[in-house]
Amino acid sequence: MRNVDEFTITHQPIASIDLMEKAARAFVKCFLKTEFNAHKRVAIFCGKGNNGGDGLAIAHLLLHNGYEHVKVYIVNFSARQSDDFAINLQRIDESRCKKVIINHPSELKNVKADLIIDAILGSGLNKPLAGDYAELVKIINKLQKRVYAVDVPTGFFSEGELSADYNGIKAYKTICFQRPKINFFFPESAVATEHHEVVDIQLEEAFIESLSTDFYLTERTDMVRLIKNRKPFSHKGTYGHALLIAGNIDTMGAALLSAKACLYAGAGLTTACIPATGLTALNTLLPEVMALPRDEYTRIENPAKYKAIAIGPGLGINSDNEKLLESLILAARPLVIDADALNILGERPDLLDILPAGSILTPHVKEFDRIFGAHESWWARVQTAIIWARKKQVVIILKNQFSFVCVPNGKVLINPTGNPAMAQGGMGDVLTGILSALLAQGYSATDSAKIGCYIHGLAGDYLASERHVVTASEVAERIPFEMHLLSATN
Ligand SMILES: NC(=O)C1=CN([C@@H]2O[C@H](COP(=O)(O)OP(=O)(O)OC[C@H]3O[C@@H](n4cnc5c(N)ncnc54)[C@H](O)[C@@H]3O)[C@@H](O)[C@H]2O)[C@@H](O)CC1
Ligand SMILES: Nc1ncnc2c1ncn2[C@@H]1O[C@H](COP(=O)(O)OP(=O)(O)O)[C@@H](O)[C@H]1O
Repeated sequence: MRNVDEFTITHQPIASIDLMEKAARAFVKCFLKTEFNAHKRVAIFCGKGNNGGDGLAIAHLLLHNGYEHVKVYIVNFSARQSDDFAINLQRIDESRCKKVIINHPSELKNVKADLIIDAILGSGLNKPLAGDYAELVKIINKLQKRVYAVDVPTGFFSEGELSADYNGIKAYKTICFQRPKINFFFPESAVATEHHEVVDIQLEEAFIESLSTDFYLTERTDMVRLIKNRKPFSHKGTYGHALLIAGNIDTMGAALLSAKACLYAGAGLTTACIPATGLTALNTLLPEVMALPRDEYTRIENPAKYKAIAIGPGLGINSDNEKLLESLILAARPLVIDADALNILGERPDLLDILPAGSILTPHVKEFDRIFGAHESWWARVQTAIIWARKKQVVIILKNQFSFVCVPNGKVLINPTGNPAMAQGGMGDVLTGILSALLAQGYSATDSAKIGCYIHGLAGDYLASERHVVTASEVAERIPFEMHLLSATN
């Protein structure tokens, strides 16, 4: 981002101090959407770099917007200060804003504030917090006030491995500039910020896009570009035949959910390979789906007749299922591998080694660690997934609130849709069904994963806008509506 700042300042007719002002305006606009009670007392902690400079500009703007009690605390732990911080400090000195200088954490007493704005250190953080900074942050956290962080919570690294013992600011919300920080998408960030919102400060977009990165945020515009309309004169054969090998006596629901999602996401034909005990349920609930009773099979006859094959949801782990998975892998057919099929892979590294290229693996964190070994952090997991996706030319979807889609060319596509109302059993089975339907319709493994994760989360977001929890069945049923809305615009 610093390079982008410099580029913007050099190539746009804008001085760095004006860019800071823009950032402060964008912050305040976002802040005022939820904090509109101007009687609240606001304490703004400012370091002496540009993050602190933003804090000072924000103080100015809040006073201008009618906030009556704004006090800035200048964190004076370093002799160095940025030029723009100095300019904004002078403006504060010439204004009616109250100012306190803190030379040592022990000087911070009697903070009377309803809200805190953290502008101590931002993206310039270059080492973990220690000494006076760590002490001050501890005191601020103990105040237990609602904290809004400017760009990044003080002490939080925007990129790279996050330490398990975070000692930075614990923010309620971070309002960050132009792009989210990659680490906001990892569960470990929850301790640093409950929410984050990105505000546009009109940095050079073309330049940002030209910077090389391995991380890409999937966007709605990608969906509009990728999702194809149903063609005139098309028929069930046009949209492919998907086979789902799933379900067991006690987990037949997983097979039904996958099959339902496959149907609703548009496969031309769907066959569920399930134990015979599930046939009545399947025929009753999903009469459109064909059945292949699994009891007598340890291999699939003619796998080439299916355009997509998924294996795993509610499958159960036994030697027959292991043989079935092995035979499909040996047949070198790209597969969607989920749940118990992933657990079998965890026991059979020899099969992992010969995974068919073009397959999609959909592990949640525990399945991932069973296959690839225990990891200390999500950052480390993503690094492992990048290596394996490239090595085996497969797609690995590391599932979570923000799923990381690691694709064969080494890139990581971060999925922004989805929400905690979706945290309920069966949700992954639905994703597997969607992925199978997309592969059956001819989308590549990468596009299927990208589209599948996005519409799965989008359906969940639509449903969660009016309720506390959403069920996997409802997500499946919502999929065709989301696909219609996205494809109608292309
Ligand atoms: N495009 C952008 O991202 C923009 C960024 N701006 C602001 O500029 C900030 C970055 O400013 P700076 O680069 O001045 O950096 P910071 O203000 O984050 O940090 C300044 C100083 O802190 C020191 N420091 C780093 N880690 C430390 C530690 N653990 N203990 C003690 N000192 C430490 C650094 O050596 C540096 O001198 C952003 O976070 C944002 O708030 C905005 O003003 C304008 C646009
Ligand atoms: N908090 C959340 N926010 C967004 N998506 C979620 C959340 N919790 C779960 N999901 C999604 O639900 C799915 C859960 O998958 P998984 O754990 O395999 O479920 P199951 O095995 O019960 O079917 C994943 O796609 C995941 O991204």
